[in-house]
Amino acid sequence: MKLTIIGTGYVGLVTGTCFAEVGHQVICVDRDEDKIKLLNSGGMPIYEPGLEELVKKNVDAGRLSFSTCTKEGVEKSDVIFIAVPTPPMPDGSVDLSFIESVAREIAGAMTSYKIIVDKSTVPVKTGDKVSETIKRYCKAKVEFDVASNPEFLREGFAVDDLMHPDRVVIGVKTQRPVQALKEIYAPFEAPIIVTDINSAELIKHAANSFLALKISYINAVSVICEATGANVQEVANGMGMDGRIGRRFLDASLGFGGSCFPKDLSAFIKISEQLGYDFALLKEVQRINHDQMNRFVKKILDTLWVLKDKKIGVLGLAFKQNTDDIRMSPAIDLCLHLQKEGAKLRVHDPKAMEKAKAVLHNVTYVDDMDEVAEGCDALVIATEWPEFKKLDLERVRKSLTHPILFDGRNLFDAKEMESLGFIYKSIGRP
Ligand SMILES: NC(=O)c1ccc[n+]([C@@H]2O[C@H](COP(=O)([O-])OP(=O)(O)OC[C@H]3O[C@@H](n4cnc5c(N)ncnc54)[C@H](O)[C@@H]3O)[C@@H](O)[C@H]2O)c1
Ligand SMILES: O=c1ccn([C@@H]2O[C@H](COP(=O)(O)OP(=O)(O)O[C@H]3O[C@H](CO)[C@@H](O)[C@H](O)[C@H]3O)[C@@H](O)[C@H]2O)c(=O)[nH]1
Repeated sequence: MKLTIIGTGYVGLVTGTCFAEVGHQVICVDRDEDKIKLLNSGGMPIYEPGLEELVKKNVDAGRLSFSTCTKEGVEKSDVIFIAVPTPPMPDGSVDLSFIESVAREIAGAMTSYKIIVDKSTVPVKTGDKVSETIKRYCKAKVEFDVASNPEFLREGFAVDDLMHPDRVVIGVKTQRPVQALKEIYAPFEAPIIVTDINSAELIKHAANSFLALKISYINAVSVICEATGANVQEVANGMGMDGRIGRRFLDASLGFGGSCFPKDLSAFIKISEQLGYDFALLKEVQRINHDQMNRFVKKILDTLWVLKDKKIGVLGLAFKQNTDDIRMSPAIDLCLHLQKEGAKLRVHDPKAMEKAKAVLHNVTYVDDMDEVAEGCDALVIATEWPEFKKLDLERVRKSLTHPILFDGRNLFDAKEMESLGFIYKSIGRP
């Protein structure tokens, strides 16, 4: 089918590429001219494993192209996906101005029947607003359908998640667009559930909030583990073997971050409030997450006492493994806390250093992870990059002025670290 994606970011670019990979004809539109120029010249605006090869393959095959022109995208395709940002406002509600302006642009360009599909994460009832907007601004008065198709990809695993989704959710008002949407997704061989639009929009916020809740739950359990000498990983393993609970998203950490969980939690709390429900459970999820970071900083302060003029090495700047994304990164947040206490930082991330340079100043960026600890009073692990497990620990211990390692991601085995001569402090483990 002929498909257009408006918004060529993490979601739009990966979705468009995977649609092309299964045989659809795809145009990815973005208003950022530099981004489209870069993509048209074979460059990559983001790091996502496997994406670069897939983009090249589909561009070469003539199935994937890039444009800055929404009108062209609307004219040439039957189905238009919206994948623009839905950032948080200062009060936690969602800024829907990007969605509204794309809806107007689409309406202005429509001359025949189109299906407009919202893939951005939006508050419940946004589909109704998109419909009203298109109706109001469409001069040609052609027929159209609006659908909701939330995206569940994880950054760092986006290609794999898109090619092999757990489920595809399609929210519709009438049956008319269902066949076409099912056809688009048929090659992915995933279960498809068709709901009304409000339910589809709610599935996304409810799912993300539940995953964040799972992390805050295990982080709260980690506090009890620390108070009793129990091991949070063993507790998570024992809990996770119950099929009703599951082991995933039970890794205690210095807290969750990223461009989705924090904003989607705030949005869901805000929408609930507007609908007359105080979602206190989710407020607690936020509070636990905030406290988890403070507790980790306190752990560092309790050990090193005064941080002023102390040198600390930090491994990891991205908000999680396998990505260069630093939006709402707990690792960056940690660095800012440590800087505020007067620490001098040496930092490294396998992919996120370029993006970090825009927000994290007065630190030494180190290219080799094994050199970060050089002359430092302590080393901190802030992101769960698997490569950090391959650190040259002997060299790290010798290059630290004191062999202290704070592991905010429980990457190492405590007993092993102690036998290697480290003073090792992690999350929720003796
Ligand atoms: N990043 C994720 O892992 C993820 C996963 C699932 C859902 N989502 C949701 O998907 C949406 C997009 O997120 P993202 O991370 O891809 O954002 P992003 O910032 O990476 O990309 C959005 C793109 O939209 C472009 N854009 C904005 N207004 C435009 C317009 N009027 N016309 C054309 N292009 C326009 C921007 O230039 C940008 O390139 C958000 O609602 C987000 O919550 C994100
Ligand atoms: O057990 C865990 C799992 C994750 N995290 C942290 O939680 C955050 C989010 O991780 P993850 O969910 O893997 O990354 P995202 O790419 O933000 O993906 C989430 O947000 C997307 C945007 O809505 C959704 O599409 C995905 O389904 C949802 O997992 C990161 O800081 C992780 O380090 C933990 O601390 N412990």
